[in-house]
Amino acid sequence: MSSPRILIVDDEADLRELLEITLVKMGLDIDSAPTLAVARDYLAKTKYALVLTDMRLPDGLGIELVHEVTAQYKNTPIAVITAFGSADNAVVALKAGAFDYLSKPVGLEQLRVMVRSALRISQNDSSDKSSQKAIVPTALRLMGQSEAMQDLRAQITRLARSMAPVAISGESGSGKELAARDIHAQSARNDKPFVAVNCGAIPEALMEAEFFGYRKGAFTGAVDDRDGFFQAANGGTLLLDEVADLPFAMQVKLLRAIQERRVRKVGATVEEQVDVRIISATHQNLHDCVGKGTFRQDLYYRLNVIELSLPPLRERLDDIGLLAQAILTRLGGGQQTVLAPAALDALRSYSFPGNVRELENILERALAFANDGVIEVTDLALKASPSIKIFAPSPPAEETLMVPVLIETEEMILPPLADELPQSLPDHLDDVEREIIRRALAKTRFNRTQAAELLGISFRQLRYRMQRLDINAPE
Ligand SMILES: Nc1ncnc2c1ncn2[C@@H]1O[C@H](COP(=O)(O)OP(=O)(O)OP(=O)(O)O)[C@@H](O)[C@H]1O
Repeated sequence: MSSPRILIVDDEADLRELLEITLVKMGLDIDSAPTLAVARDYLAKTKYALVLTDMRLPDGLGIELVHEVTAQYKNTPIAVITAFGSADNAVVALKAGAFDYLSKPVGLEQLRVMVRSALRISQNDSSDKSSQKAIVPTALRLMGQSEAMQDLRAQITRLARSMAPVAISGESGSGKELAARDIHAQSARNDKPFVAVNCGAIPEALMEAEFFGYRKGAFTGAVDDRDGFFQAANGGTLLLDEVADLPFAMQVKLLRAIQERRVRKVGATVEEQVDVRIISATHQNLHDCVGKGTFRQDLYYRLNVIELSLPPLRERLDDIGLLAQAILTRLGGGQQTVLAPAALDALRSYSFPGNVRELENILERALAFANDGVIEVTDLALKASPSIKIFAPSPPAEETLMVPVLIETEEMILPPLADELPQSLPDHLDDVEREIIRRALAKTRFNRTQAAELLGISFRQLRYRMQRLDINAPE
């Protein structure tokens, strides 16, 4: 079998030679072209596993070649070499479809890492399609047959091939993290780690150590060398979730790490190279954050190379049946519970402020109340929402309902369980929950991470509940 063939397009003979020697040592076959015209001739005759082009060439710009290769030779990854300090060029090339870039002076290790990723992409593409390349477990796939979801999945499959940073936006619970996992699972990096970091949940003082790691003795408590998120995700993908919550000082450090692809552990003198694909996610409008001055423009520009927007569930109500069934199968543990037709209608008329996560929570609760494997409208305990239709309530159950007791401590005076029953159990439970969360937040001076710990729930669960119960941070 012949070796993969790579096309190098560069007019600087020295650099071309350096690249050629390095790649030949990796066992690859090389063609080199000093101009765009020669490169076009080669491309017309040969199938390449990678094209690597300089940005400035005697007869035009490398970006032209990026456009041509991505349009005409869809399965050939193309990477660009940018001049020192011209980060903007790299972003332009990535936006145009380049799968990755190298900056001058070209680091040979970086070159090798990039070429290996490109070869994995080509191999994925040329391996037997029927043997399902990159089998992605369904739990990692965004479900839904709506047009929006089909488009989104197609977009994910396309962008999984590149190294370009992706910025995912969408309301809380709409599937941003799942989308990021899907990108990773379909990429050539899927045998390396996917690391998700909730940027809002790390205390500011620990951030640098958490992201970049630390050396033994760097600070009190640093008893051993430790890797950070970047090292943990090396070769794979790092998801910066709730990226808008990053403190300003950390934004600068992160920008540097992303640009240089190097990090320095706290207390270390040398930097180490990292090969990490960055995906960011936020439910806030990052562009507005830049306008307000809370998010750095340069970092925004760097992260926002490819945008992926997740539609809220209420804009794709057609997907609810499928999603609900899949969630019920997952939660049912072998026992399939189904939705009564009226219950499905009720869900389709609900506005889902908490999106798919809220649907999961509603169904989890409903499963506990369902009889004979069927969930009725009342089991869903949907909150009234502007778009909800009125349904006839089912007849009251004979048995006494067991009300879950949430938390009791000595100092808490929860709404008393009066003799008379609440008019609406869900509203009553919401009031109790709201009150408890408010107290936990007051106790921790609105530190959500600590409040979540106090309540024995995750940060994400707390944030979701706060949103659902309309609890906002004090101004
Ligand atoms: N299209 C979908 N198909 C199947 N499950 C989904 C879909 N979208 C979201 N989910 C599920 O909903 C839950 C919330 O999704 P996820 O954590 O990805 O949302 P998010 O947008 O990252 O939320 P947050 O902003 O709160 O971090 C997860 O359990 C996820 O598996």
